[in-house]
Amino acid sequence: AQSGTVAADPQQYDQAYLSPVTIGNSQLMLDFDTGSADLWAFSNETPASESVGHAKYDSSTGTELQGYSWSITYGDQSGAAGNVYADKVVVGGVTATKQAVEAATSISTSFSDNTDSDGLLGLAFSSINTVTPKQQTTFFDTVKPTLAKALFTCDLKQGNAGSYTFGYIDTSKYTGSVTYVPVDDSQGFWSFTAGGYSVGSDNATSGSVGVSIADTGTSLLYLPAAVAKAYYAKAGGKFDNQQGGYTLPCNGNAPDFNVAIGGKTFVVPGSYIAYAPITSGSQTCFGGIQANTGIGFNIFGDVFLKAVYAIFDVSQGAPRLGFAAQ
Ligand SMILES: O[C@H]1CN[C@@H](c2nc(-c3ccc(C(F)(F)F)cc3)no2)C1
Repeated sequence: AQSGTVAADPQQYDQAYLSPVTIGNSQLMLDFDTGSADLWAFSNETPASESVGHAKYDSSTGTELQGYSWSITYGDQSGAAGNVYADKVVVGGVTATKQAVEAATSISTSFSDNTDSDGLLGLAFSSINTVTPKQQTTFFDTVKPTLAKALFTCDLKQGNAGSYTFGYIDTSKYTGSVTYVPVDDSQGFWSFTAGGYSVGSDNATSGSVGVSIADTGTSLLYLPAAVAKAYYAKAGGKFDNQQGGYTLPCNGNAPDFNVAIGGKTFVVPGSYIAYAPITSGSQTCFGGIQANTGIGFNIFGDVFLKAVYAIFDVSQGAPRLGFAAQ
């Protein structure tokens, strides 16, 4: 049975995390994204003008799936589209001999400009893979039957290399016990329900955060508008229309954000919520917590995930998420 581990290297401000992946004879840095289900890459089929500074998948090692195509748009309206090949994909020593690899023939400027990332490796449920006419499986679903345990884990860090594992849990990566919660995969996401919250040293957890997805491909923590408002009232932040979100002082006094999941309280340090200066050198920071307005559910992105050890587990039949303090 297979198992393995791969580094997750942060971009500036932990905006995204990138991991080395071998596809055919090409090595690329991909953004592992538990909020989508396509494995796509810059390729020899991507216009040269759109792929400056990127490693590219050389599709000559693959077997083209004739007549297949894909097209994806992300939450921030970035996106890509192209053709499909079956090829060997290796992640941290775990091998998928025939993985659907989606070669980009067109890519939005925000991906072209982000030269740290050579594409995405989707880890959501394969039910939302965009390949047509025959939907394809994610890397995890492809290798799942061969894994020692049908699970993968995510250990992101603030400003330091973290890791993903496939097929095993690294018990040295967390403290205390793991709290498991059920996952509703009906929309293709790792969706769970979060409970009460509190700000700073208040222990009076109040309200209920509600339906949330665990999304490694989103940088920030998107919460109900009332929760975001309550946080920034305590943090001395304000909603800044020009910035398009809440901002707060970078001064290191931001309170922690505490949230109950499965009856256990997890703490997001205030230092993670003073996310990044709005412009270089500014004393005002863009907030790591923002309102989920227009999304319809909460997104527990990297600001939350780097505070915990997360286990994406389908080994029990029904999918579940495990969280532990780190
Ligand atoms: O769709 C949801 C699934 N997870 C979220 C996600 N968003 C991206 C993304 C990565 C990189 C870029 C860019 F390089 F800056 F363009 C843009 C979006 N990857 O996963 C949103």
